[in-house]
Amino acid sequence: MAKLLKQPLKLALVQLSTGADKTANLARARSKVLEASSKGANIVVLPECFNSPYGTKYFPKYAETLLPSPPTKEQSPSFHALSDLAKEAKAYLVGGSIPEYWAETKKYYNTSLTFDPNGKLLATHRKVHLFDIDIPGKITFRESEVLSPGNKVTIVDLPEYGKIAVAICYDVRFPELAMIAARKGAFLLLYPGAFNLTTGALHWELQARARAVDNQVYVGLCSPARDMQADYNAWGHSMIVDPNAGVMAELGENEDVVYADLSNEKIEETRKGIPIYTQRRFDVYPDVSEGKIKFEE
Ligand SMILES: NC(=O)CCC(=O)C(=O)O
Repeated sequence: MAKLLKQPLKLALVQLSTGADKTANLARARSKVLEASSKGANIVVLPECFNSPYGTKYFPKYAETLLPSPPTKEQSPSFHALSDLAKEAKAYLVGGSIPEYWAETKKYYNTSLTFDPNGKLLATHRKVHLFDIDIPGKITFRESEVLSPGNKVTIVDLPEYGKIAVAICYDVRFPELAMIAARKGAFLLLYPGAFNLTTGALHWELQARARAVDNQVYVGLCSPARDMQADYNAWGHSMIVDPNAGVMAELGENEDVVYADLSNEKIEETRKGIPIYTQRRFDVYPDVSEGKIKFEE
């Protein structure tokens, strides 16, 4: 079996406290990412909407312009902060997500940028599945009132390590994205996300472990820290799950960084023990990773 993960690595998820001050959010992100890299993290992840509060009324106010790429510092201070930070940390940086504005079409997106250790942009994922839910008496949320959906599966090739997939929060509920990425060779699925007190309690851990067990890959969910003064109370509990669906490390509600060491041996051992990878019956049902799929290039 070819190695999916070419060499062991340390993954870090930063459960960041975010507030209304974008400059302060960027500065805080910098300090926590550098803390993670100083502890040996090779890939560092920030949460969904790490530079702003999370909520439809905030998206237009905090949105930045990313295209044409690279944007100027005025168009996107967050792009430049992330690029500089990846370089300073000498680590791959999955920059959570930020609200993005397309001037030509007047559309907004929830967008994640991934940078390499030289500060080069490797991939852009626009949230494919918008968070539109209505649980009476608990939570109603409609991202689609403001945001437009992205339309690509995002797989990022990290030359020293192998392929990872990046998607955003509600995307985790759609197993097809994860399955496609895993069957195309990703060893790790990363989801910057901000579940809430209702759906977090119900499904946060379940979704992480489900995507791991379905695909026998590592999964990381990275949340903002919980802030009970904010309009939207994030669940927290950033976690890293192994290919056998075991929770390797999990945070509580406060700002902190969670780490785990990932190895190819764990993937191989899992797949050898329960060999669903060679037992699939594509003569009975179709392979979702084949056919017409739109990928981020
Ligand atoms: N920001 C989001 O997409 C939230 C998703 C969520 O809470 C869920 O239950 O799914």
